[in-house]
Amino acid sequence: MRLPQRQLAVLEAASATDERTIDEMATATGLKPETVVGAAFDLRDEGLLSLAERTVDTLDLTDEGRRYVDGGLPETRLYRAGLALDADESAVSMGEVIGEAGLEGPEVDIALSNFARKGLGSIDSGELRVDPDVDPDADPEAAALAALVEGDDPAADEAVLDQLDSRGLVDRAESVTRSATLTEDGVDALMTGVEATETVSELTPELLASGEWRDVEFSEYNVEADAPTARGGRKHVLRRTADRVKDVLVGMGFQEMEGPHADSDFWINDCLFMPQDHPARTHWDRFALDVDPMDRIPDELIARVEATHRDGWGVDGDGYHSPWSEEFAREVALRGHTTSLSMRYLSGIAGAELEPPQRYFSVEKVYRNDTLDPTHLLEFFQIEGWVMAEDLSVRDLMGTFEEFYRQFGITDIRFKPHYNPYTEPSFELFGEHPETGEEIEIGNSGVFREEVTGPLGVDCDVMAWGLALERLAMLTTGAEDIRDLHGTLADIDFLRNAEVSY
Ligand SMILES: N[C@@H](Cc1ccccc1)C(=O)O
Repeated sequence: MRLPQRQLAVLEAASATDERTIDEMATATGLKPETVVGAAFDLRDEGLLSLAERTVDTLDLTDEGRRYVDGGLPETRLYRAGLALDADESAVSMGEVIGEAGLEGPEVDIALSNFARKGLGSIDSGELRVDPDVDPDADPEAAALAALVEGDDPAADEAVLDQLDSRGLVDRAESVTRSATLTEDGVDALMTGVEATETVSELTPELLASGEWRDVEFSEYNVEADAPTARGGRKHVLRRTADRVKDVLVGMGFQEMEGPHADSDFWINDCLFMPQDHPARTHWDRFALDVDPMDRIPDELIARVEATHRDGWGVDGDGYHSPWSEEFAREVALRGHTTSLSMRYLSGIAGAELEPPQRYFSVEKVYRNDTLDPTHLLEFFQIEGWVMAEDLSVRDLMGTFEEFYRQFGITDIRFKPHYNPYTEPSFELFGEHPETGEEIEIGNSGVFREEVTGPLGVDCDVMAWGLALERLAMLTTGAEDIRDLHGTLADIDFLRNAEVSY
């Protein structure tokens, strides 16, 4: 019998009585493990070897995990600092607790989100309270980390290990070990004597010129051989979703809007008939900027918006009858929605043509002082849009959404009546999460009131919306936590592997 050199070497390294692993045979033959695997597969196909496969889980602490074994988990440090400041008795300012805990940089986010996830207390309006009934020494994640550092079995639930893995505190890997034993045919072959054939893995000009190619044996491609995973760069899931959104909207006849992230309250709120004492306009919710007030706002527009806030628009209108401050309107903050762009475009100052019909959109970042949780980020992307035309109805709005979401394979959106100071009627949109089955809010919409369009000089209907890009991505990728998508806690494995399903 003749076998290629490397197969013969592997055959000779195998035993009929002991299982030999690929690594053992690689050491014995001096071949690379991947070469041994390839040869072993071929020998198995010839019936000379039998191969057994075993999958083993390995679990290693990452540097971050190791740090927490010594210093404590950030959320536990936050909890203990809270206790030290009597936050079990009454709420304490978050800044103070963070300072007491000595948390810095990304650890602050990590502490806050895990504090909330584990129910160690509550965070509301910038203040923190700790739950006195929690036992900070009984944390299963901390216990598993401590066991691992000692080299012990963490003896933890699968859910705890998954959590440590998604926090990047452990490296979890599955490795496959293959081992071989000689079959009876293999033993027979060795006893009767096997000769080596020369195999050639590359067809060279010399082989061709000499005609030797006729006599040599070519090694085969082994598509099952283990190979390292090659990771090239790839576009972020969210960017791919945003690009797709733009394509879809452009396909539906929309043009793109652009404008400032930091804008005056005038464009962000006043144009939208949002009363100046609306809760969303307090310092809790907005990120105010300490910069000069915005001066380039048309005077006539300011006058019309002010009059509308005071007395309403049109003969039957009614305003808020409360003081309106031009100074406040000119203050600059990070926009909490991109409806500020819609206001700029509808007013005509952005240079857009105002004759109906018009369709505009943007996919841009907005900023809100929300509490981080699985469906909320402090910075996220809104898909803003509006259509200006004569005689629009709610049916047009619903039809637009149905068509838009259908492009992403989402055909079961639901509508619920809602209230916005600037639209009437208004409704929110919901979609069903493909993994959890939960209904999640994916957008807010309505037809702008005359109090909004009137002062801007628009005298036909305008229907408009703000949809959440991250929530759309949650529906299309199945991500269950918005923080896996972007931000300091993003899940790198998810970002590497997520497919955008359309
Ligand atoms: N600005 C709203 C979305 C919206 C835009 C335009 C009209 C109606 C609703 C939000 O952020 O939730």
